[in-house]
Amino acid sequence: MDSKQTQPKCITLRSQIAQLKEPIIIGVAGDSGSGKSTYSNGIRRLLGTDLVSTIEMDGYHKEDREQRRISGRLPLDPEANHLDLLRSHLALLKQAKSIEVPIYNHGTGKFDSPVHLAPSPIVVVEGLHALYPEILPLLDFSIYVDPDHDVKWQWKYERDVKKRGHLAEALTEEMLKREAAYKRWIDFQKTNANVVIKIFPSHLKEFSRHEFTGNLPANCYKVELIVEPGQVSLPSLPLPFDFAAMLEANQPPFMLAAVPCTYWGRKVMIIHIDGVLSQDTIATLEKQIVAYTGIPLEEGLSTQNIPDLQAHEQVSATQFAQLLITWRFLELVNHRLSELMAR
Ligand SMILES: Nc1ncnc2c1ncn2[C@@H]1O[C@H](COP(=O)(O)OP(=O)(O)OP(=O)(O)O)[C@@H](O)[C@H]1O
Ligand SMILES: O=C(CO)[C@H](O)[C@H](O)COP(=O)(O)O
Repeated sequence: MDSKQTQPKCITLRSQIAQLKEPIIIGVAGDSGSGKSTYSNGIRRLLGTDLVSTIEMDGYHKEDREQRRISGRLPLDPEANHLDLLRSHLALLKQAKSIEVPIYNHGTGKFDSPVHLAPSPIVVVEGLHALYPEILPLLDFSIYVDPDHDVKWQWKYERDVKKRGHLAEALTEEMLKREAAYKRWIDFQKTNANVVIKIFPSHLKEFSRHEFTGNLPANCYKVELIVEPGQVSLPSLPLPFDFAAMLEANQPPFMLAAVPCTYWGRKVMIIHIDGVLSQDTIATLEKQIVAYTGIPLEEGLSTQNIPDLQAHEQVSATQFAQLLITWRFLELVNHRLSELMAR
C-alpha cells in the first residue's frame, strides 16, 4: 500500500512538532523586567502550552537575595550564575533526558526545591544570560528584548515593588547600580540574536508635523523588530486591514513599516510598529497562524493566559510583534522538520 494512504488526514505542524525527538531550544535574553516572559508567552500561546516548557535562568543564580546583599554582587555578573550547569542541562534535554531545574522564588528572595523537567518538543530558556557564548551553540532560535531605558525602568520598578516585595528606596539604588553592569555584561548579547525587540514610547506625535489631534492610549509603545531573514519561505500571511477606515476621523493612529538594514554586520529587516492596530486585524492574523499550526482555536486565541498584558488595554504593537516573531520561528521549525524528513 502507498505509505501516504496510511497517514492521518490532517497532519498539522503541531502534530509534527510533537514527534520531534530532539527539542528545539529558544533563548530569550534581556535585562530584568524587559518583557522576556511577555514575548515568549506569545510563542507559547500560538503553539500551545502543552508543547512548550520554560526554564527561568534566575534559578541558576549562585546567591539568594540576602547573600547578594552581603556580597554586593549583582545577578547580572555572569560569574554570579551557574552557566555551566545550565549548559549541561540543555545538552541533556537535547539528548531527550530529563533534568532537575533549580528555582528562584522572587516572592521570598530564596531558592525553592528544584523541579523535574522532562524534555518537551520546544524549550524556552529565559534570562539575563540566555545568549551567552556558553549557551548560544545549544540554541536553535534566539531573541533579545531591548526596551528603551525609561520604559524598562518603569516596568521593572512597578513590577518589583508591587509583585516582588522590593522596598522603593533600596530598589532605586540597586537599579542605578545595575545600569553600568547591564552595559558591561548583558547588552552585547543582542549582536547574536535572530530577533531583537526594541521598545520605545510611541513616536507617532513626531510624525504629525502639525498639531497632533490623535488619541493615543497611555503606555502606547513603538516596537522595532530587528529580524534576521529566514532560509525557507513560509506560506503568505495576508494582513487583514480596513483601508477605508483609515480615512475616517477619530481612527486610532498607527504606523507599520518594513525597512531593510544592516545590524551589527548582518542583513536584517526592521519592522516598525507603532500605535493601535485594530483588534480585528490582530484576531484575524492570529486565526491564520493558529490554522497553520493546528492548535485548538479556543486555546490559541485566548489572551487570558497572559496576566501581565491584561492590565494594559492597548498592547497592539506588542501583540503584532508576538505574531511576527512566532511566524519567523515557525519558519525555523519548518526548516528543521524538512531536514529531518530528508534524513
Ligand atoms: N509589551 C508590554 N506592554 C506593557 N507592559 C509590559 C510589556 N512587557 C512587559 N511589560 C511590563 O513589564 C513587566 C516585566 O515584564 P516581564 O515579566 O515579561 O519581564 P521579564 O524580562 O521576563 O522579567 P524578569 O526576567 O525580571 O522576570 C510586566 O510585569 C509588565 O507589567
Ligand atoms: O536580575 C534579575 C532577573 O530577573 C533579578 O533581579 C534576579 O533574578 C534576582 O531577583 P530579585 O531581585 O527578585 O531578588
